[in-house]
Amino acid sequence: MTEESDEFDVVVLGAGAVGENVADRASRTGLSVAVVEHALVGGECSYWACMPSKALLRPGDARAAARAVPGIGAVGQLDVAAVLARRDEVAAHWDDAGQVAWVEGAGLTLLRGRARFTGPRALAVEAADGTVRAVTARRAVVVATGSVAVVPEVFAGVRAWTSRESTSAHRVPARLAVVGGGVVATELATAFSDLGSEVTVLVRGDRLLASAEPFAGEAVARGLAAAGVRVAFGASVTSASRDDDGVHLVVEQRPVSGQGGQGETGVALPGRLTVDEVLVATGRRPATDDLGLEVLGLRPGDALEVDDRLQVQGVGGGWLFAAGDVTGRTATTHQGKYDARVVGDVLAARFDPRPAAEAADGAVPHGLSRQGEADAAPWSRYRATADSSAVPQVVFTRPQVAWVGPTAQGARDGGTAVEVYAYELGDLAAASVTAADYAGRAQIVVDTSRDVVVGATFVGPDVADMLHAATVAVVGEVPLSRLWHAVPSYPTLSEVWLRLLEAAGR
Ligand SMILES: Cc1cc2nc3c(=O)[nH]c(=O)nc-3n(C[C@H](O)[C@H](O)[C@H](O)COP(=O)(O)OP(=O)(O)OC[C@H]3O[C@@H](n4cnc5c(N)ncnc54)[C@H](O)[C@@H]3O)c2cc1C
Ligand SMILES: NC(=O)c1ccc[n+]([C@@H]2O[C@H](COP(=O)([O-])OP(=O)(O)OC[C@H]3O[C@@H](n4cnc5c(N)ncnc54)[C@H](O)[C@@H]3O)[C@@H](O)[C@H]2O)c1
Repeated sequence: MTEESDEFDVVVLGAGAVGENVADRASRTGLSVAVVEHALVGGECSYWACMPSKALLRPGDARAAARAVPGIGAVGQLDVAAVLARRDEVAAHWDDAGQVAWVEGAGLTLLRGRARFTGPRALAVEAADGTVRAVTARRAVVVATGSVAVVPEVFAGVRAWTSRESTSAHRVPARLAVVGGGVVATELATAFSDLGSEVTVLVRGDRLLASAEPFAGEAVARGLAAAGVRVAFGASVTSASRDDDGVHLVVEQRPVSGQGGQGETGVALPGRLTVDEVLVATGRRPATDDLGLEVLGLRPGDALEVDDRLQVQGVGGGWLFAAGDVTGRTATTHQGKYDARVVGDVLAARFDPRPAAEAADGAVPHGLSRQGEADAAPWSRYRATADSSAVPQVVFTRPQVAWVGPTAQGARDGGTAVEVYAYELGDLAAASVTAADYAGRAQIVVDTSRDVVVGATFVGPDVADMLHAATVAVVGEVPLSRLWHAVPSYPTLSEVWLRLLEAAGR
């Protein structure tokens, strides 16, 4: 039963990192903005994804770094209880009071409840107590409802862990199976191995991190093997059951062509495996099942396909937008927030509620301009141009993997003629002072017709922070002849840029 009704200029569905950013940006010219959230304000990243997973990984990283430097005395075991307690703090004890205060401080209206479309620009928001509130958006609705873990049918009856249960776990299973070979699988296998679990990773394919350069997955496979993690390639779970002894998995393993280090590091499994928990890390799907999308002529469960303004395709009237994981276009917080800034600026400029004279160029907050939005071209603040050419990703495994832009093969498949230049990070002066046996690799993919870097990959300890220089080079389309004048400091790992440019003939 509808008890209340409300109208706002803009309504944002989902108060994850992306929804929060959309709402904040959209409100900058004075539009009234409501954010609807049925769980915790802050979303997946704050409580069950980026933040707690990185809190679980950091102690092992620090320990490995200390162990790699001669002269530091014995480095002990992790204090598991303390690590979990620190993780709890990083996840704000799953209490969103701090983020609610931010939302309110930003002048946004928070509506607690689950939102569903009842028509164009019309929503029903159902609160936990069953109260339903009709909410209308005068100008636009932005869907930022994120994604949920995919759990294959075979695991339906065993109370399998997803990333949520593992990042919020309060005990460490003695034996853990991890299904999948992507980012979640490799990061959480690393974390639970650090915490003392005996970890077996079951990879259906023949490589880890299939969307990265092959040498990255090979290095991570070697790192996991060195940490005592068993990685089984070509391994599929055909049945799963749980009893008092744990979870019993029947695993079929086909021979896979040995891919360099991965072929050497992979293990053969007996057909059965018993573990205390199984973590299913087999990807995510957009959270659109229960949004009432059918009333808009869209199919529930599908990703919301958007253009570079983040406007949803297939719905007329120019009022429906989407950003973040729900679009299937981005799968990281940083790229989702980039899209959030774009759509927020589009809405703030396009629907600027102030009189036209006041809203003329130069007289508007933050340089937003109605005309600027109308005339926007690629690379303007109103177009998410980087999504198709310069998406950065860091995987916090040991070694870390960081890349931006396409792989060499991806660039070639896209029709770009490229040359590839690589350098072993261990040969840098900085490597010898960083650790006794520092090992890693950097590679750039150069578009030979334009003489610019279109992709870069870094693998090694602490390479995460090296990525942004590459992202700047890719986005800026800086010619190698000009990059040559960007002098990296000595002795830092960034000196790899000098070596890569030398390899490219400078
Ligand atoms: C284990 C793990 C680790 C990760 N680590 C990283 C990392 O280190 N760095 C990184 O950049 N990315 C990381 N990611 C990816 C990152 O978490 C996501 O890209 C990001 O959370 C997406 O943000 P979002 O706002 O689109 O969605 P979400 O964070 O999922 O937010 C969506 C919100 O919408 C709400 N909602 C859904 N439906 C409704 C409805 N009908 N009504 C009201 N509210 C609704 C949900 O409750 C949720 O709060 C990780 C992901 C996982 C799984
Ligand atoms: N550091 C980060 O930025 C970070 C960390 C974690 C997650 N994420 C994001 O979250 C997203 C989801 O991560 P993910 O690892 O769940 O997905 P993913 O798509 O990266 O990997 C899924 C893995 O599961 C395998 N798989 C798929 N279906 C399977 C099945 N039925 N049986 C066995 N294996 C199967 C795939 O082959 C792949 O190896 C990623 O796209 C990533 O961008 C980011």
